[in-house]
Parts: sequence; structure tokens; C-alpha cells
Amino acid sequence: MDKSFIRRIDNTINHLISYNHGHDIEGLHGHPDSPPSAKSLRSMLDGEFHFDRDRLRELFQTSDSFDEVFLNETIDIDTHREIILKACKEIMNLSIVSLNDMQKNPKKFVSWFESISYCDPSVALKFAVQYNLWGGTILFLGTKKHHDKYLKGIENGTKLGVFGLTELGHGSNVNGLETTATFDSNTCEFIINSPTFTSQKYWPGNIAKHGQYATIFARLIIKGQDKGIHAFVVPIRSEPDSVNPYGVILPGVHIRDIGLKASYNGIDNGGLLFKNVRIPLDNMLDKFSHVDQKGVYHSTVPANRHFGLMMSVFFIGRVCLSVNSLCMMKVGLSIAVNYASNRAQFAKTTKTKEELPIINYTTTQRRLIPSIARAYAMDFSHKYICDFVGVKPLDVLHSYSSGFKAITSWEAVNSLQMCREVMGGQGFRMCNRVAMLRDHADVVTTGEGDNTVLTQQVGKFLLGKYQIAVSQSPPSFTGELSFINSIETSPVGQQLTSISYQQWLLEKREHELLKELHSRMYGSHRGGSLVQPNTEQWFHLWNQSLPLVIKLVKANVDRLAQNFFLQKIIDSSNVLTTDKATLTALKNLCRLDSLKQIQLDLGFFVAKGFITGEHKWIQIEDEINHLCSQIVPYIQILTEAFGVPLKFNPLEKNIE
Ligand SMILES: Cc1cc2nc3c(=O)[nH]c(=O)nc-3n(C[C@H](O)[C@H](O)[C@H](O)COP(=O)(O)OP(=O)(O)OC[C@H]3O[C@@H](n4cnc5c(N)ncnc54)[C@H](O)[C@@H]3O)c2cc1C
Repeated sequence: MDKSFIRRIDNTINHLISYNHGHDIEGLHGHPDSPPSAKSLRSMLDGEFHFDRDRLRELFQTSDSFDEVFLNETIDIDTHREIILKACKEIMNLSIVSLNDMQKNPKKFVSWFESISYCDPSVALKFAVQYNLWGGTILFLGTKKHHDKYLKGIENGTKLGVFGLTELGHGSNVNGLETTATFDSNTCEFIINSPTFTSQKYWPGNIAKHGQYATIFARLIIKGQDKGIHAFVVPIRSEPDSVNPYGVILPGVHIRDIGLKASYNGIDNGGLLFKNVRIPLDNMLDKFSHVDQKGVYHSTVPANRHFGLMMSVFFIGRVCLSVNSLCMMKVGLSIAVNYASNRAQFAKTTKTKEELPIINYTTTQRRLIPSIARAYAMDFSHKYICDFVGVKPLDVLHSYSSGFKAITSWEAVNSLQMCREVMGGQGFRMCNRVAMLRDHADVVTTGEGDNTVLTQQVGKFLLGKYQIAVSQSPPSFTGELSFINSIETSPVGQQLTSISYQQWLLEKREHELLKELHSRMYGSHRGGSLVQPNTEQWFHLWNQSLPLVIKLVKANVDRLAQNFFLQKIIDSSNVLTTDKATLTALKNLCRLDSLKQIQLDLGFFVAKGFITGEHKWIQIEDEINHLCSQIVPYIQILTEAFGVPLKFNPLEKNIE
């Protein structure tokens, strides 16, 4: 997005809107004349793949595989797992996406993944394992021979598989994996071994019951030399037959069932150990490196980049999990908004008989509306991020997917907790889904990379870019940091709801935090003495800076989310069918989201002198209340636009 364009964003949006609609948006105060168009909002959120989304909604409504029996009665986990597999097969039968879409049409794939997240969350996670991870390793790390052999069966569910990265002893630090794949020059095979108890593959779905194959990440050992972590396809069960629909466990493979979990009990997570399991040479996924018949190792990438490169291809999987948590949040908000709009408690005065729907209470509005604003911001952001695949470098995409996954899933958990509370006792009932969704969204904060650990990767990426920029004379900020070049020394105005002012605050915060982190790590706090990376001193400094890193990543995501939201408003204003009231609603949501994020970090802005004035704190409260009061009349339109299928929106009808 062009920087100077953003800088004049208030004027620009006004101009674009008046150009298209003959109306000055700043002239709109109070409620717009008419509510936003549910149809326009729905079409923005459904995006270009709305037909696919509708086909899925239709399936969910009509098939009893999506009836979520577990919400109404206790079912054993085995039954649950079978229901989930059946539901996945029905989705597969629609043939909406192919595995190749992860590479060729990621936006379509992510949109599909978000749509399958409306129903029992185990369905989406089963697909995350089968398509994104097991399928993803074959697609991204394998070559033609692997594609020909596996992709079709993965897509239609006849070859179910495992993504075996995490071990009992190593979760976040997967670089420390212990499983070995030793090349045997006599037979030209690899021997897969779990040398210790802690080296067992631990957690992956599809282990305990359904998986026939596993992609196993293991240390490649050739002639006693450790060549680092590589990926191998290892059969773990025999071909299915009429007696054993998922085959029998193969010799040398040991499997355990992880059992009941706090959520996702439709997934057969397990532990997996290998004792001298032999696999042919061809089972090495050899996109980046291979071993020839003579046992000579060949690689197209430097050893120190090999593992990082293997992991970075999972960009789309991480975006999928992020939109998965976003979808759970949207569903929860839809349910809670229905409840709050219909549930009446207390009258305005003792003389009045009629009780007020709880949505009228400011606290209810404050618990729901800022999250709705965030949901819109995150939705638009993820769509633009998908557009960057193949355009922006892998490290930038990795930074986006990691930062947004962390901030979105954390927000989803907080928001779903708020939804639960807004619904009082009804929020506890499984059949009302919100508590169930909260417990599932929770796992997204850990899966596909623990959020806290992911933020460190984003922090290191930003720090590295900053170091390159400031080492030049004069400093030159490009790419992801180009926003720094044009931050004004002081804001043009200080009106709290001015988009330009909000943008200035968000940019200033990110820049200041980055400067602070750089100063700690690169020595200006210690008179400029440079700390060598990969030393104990560097570790100590980095460790001390971790809370700062999380703040930085939040700042980075908030700034980007505002940019993406503004881009969406501009793009929508160029679509003649987008009416004025819808654009006004979007603008209010954008302002509310930015102001809410600023409020959450008010101490920083005040301490830095970016927000001044004795009464500013209360003015921010009032502005947020005011924006919520502007939005509340059309709150149901905003959540209806999320398009939650009736079956998954239990309070669409009355409380039972
Ligand atoms: C339901 C579920 C399904 C899963 N499916 C799969 C799968 O299909 N395949 C697969 O391979 N894996 C899977 N996983 C594993 C998942 O990827 C790991 O749980 C995750 O990477 C975190 O590892 P861990 O659980 O060992 O946590 P740990 O690494 O033990 O982390 C515990 C805590 O320590 C903190 N921590 C760790 N290192 C640092 C550090 N350097 N700095 C600061 N804090 C740190 C983390 O933030 C975290 O809060 C699944 C997990 C779950 C829960």
C-alpha cells in the first residue's frame, strides 16, 4: 500500500466515498440514515469463493454427520473419531479444493478451510492433519514420484496420514529431534529408529486410529555423520481390508493413544515409536536434498538453511489455523449477539415493566463490539495476506502467518470467554457451543507453533531487517519497514477517532519498540558494544527482552491490520454497489479496532508522550463507548454477515 496514500487516508476515504456516493463521510454523525447492507458485508467476508462456501453450508445443514452429537450426550471418543472421519469424507466428496490449491490458489484453500471451521472443530483439525500437514509435506517437500503415488489418495481420504514432527521431548524446539533415519549402504534403505522414550513422535493426529502412513522428521545419518533433520514417508499400518478398515500396525511400529483431551476429542492423537523400521530410498522427501544409491548426500540448500526452509513451506497451514480460530470467534460472537439481543434483564426504572435486552448495557456492548471490529480487521487481513503468496518473499510470509496466527488465536480465546460470560449460565451449556468453541480455540494458541515461540521468530525477523536498515548511512528502511521513512515527528491532529492520528500512534509504537529492542540487542545501551549472536550474553539479553518482543509483534500486527482494513475500505469504495452506510460501518469498525488496541497499551503511549492530556484516558473510554453505541443498532447485521449456518447458531431460534 502506497505510503503517502495511507498518510492522507481520512481525506482519501472521504474523497473516494463522496466521489462514488456524492456524500462526505465526515459529515455523517450519529447513526447513518440506513443500516449497512448485510448482503455487501456478507459478500466481502465470503469473498470470491462464495459459491464454495454455500455448498459447504448446504452440506452442513442437510447431512446428519454434522449434527454434533457430542454436544447433547456423552459419546465415547472412538465413536466421535468415526463421525469426524465420515464428515471429512463428505466434505472431500464435494471436491471443492485440491491439494495443489495450497500452492496454486492459496486464497481459495484458506477460504475453504475457514468455511469448514463452522462445524465441530475436530473436522477442520482432521483436515489440517490430512491435507495441510501430511498432504503438505508430500506436496512441498516431495517430488513427482511422491506426488504421483500419494496426492490423489490423500485428497480422497483413501491414504490417511500423520505429520510426525513433534516428539515427547521436543515440541517448540523441534531442531532437537532425536528420531534417526540411518542409511544402510548394503540394502540402500533407511532404518527409522526412536532411540529414546522421549524421541517418540507425540501428539500428531491420525496416529492412534486412522493413519496408514506418516511423514516422519528424523535426523539423517550417513556413515555415522548427522546430516540434520529430513522428512521421510514411513508406512505405519498395512493396507486396509474388510476386517481391518484402517489396516494393522506394521512390525517395528509402536503406537499409543493419547486419550481424552480438553477438546478435539474427534481427533485420534497418539504417540509413535519405531524400532528398526526399514523404508526404501525413494521414501525420502527429496525436494531440497537426496541420498544417492552410493550413499552420497546431495542438497540444493546450505545446511544451516535446510530446516528453516522445510518449515517455511507450511505458511498456508498456519494461515489456515489462524482463520480457523477467527471463524470460531465469529461463530461465538454470532451466538452471543443473538443471546444479548433477545435476553432481557432489568427495567430502566421500577415503574417500567418491560425489561431491557442486555445488549443495551454498555458493558455488554464493550464485551462484544470491539471483538466484532477485530474479527473484521483480521478477516480482511488474512485475505490480503493470501494475495501475497508468490509476491512477497518467504521470510515476510512467514512473519505475517506467525504474527497473525498468534494475535488472532489469542484474541479468539479472549473473545470467546467474553461471549461465554455475556451468555450467563446459557454460555456453559455445551449445546450452545460457545464454551466448546473457547476450549477448541485455545489449542490454536499452541498448535502449528506455540504463539509465544512464534512471536520470537517475528521479532527476530523485524530486528534483522532493522539492523540492515540502520547499518546503512543514512539509514534506509525498505520493504516491511518502509513505513518508518515517513512517520511524522508529531501527528497532524490529535482527534482520537482520526484514522491518521490512530495510524501515527500505531506506527510510532512499532518503531519505538523496534528501536528499543535493537538498542538492547545491538549495544547502544552498553555504549555501542556489539553482542555476538549465539553467545550466552546474547541469549541473556534476548531472554530479558522476550516480553518486549511480544509487545513488538502485537504492535506489528495491529499496524498491519489497520493497513489491511483501510485497503479494504478503499477497495470497497471503488465498487459501485457498496453503499454509503456499509462504508460508514466499516470505517467505524476500523476506528474502533485501532482505538481499542491503542487503549490496551495506553500506558506506553502516555509514557512516551504520544498521547497527552489529563483527561485523555476517559476521553478514550467515551470514544469507544460512542463508537459502540453507533454500531450497536446494526450489530446483528454485522454478525449475520459472518454467514454462520443455522445448525451452528443455536440461539438463532429461542433459548430452550
Ligand atoms: C491437539 C494437538 C494436536 C497436535 N497435532 C500435531 C501434529 O499433527 N503433528 C505434530 O508434529 N505436532 C502436533 N502437535 C504438537 C504441537 O505442535 C506442539 O504442542 C507445540 O509445538 C508446542 O510444543 P509442546 O507442546 O511440547 O510445548 P513446549 O515446547 O513444552 O512449550 C511449553 C511452554 O514453554 C514455552 N516455551 C518453549 N520454548 C520457549 C522459549 N524458547 N522461549 C520462551 N518460551 C518458551 C512455550 O511458549 C509454552 O508456553 C499437536 C498439539 C496439540 C495440542
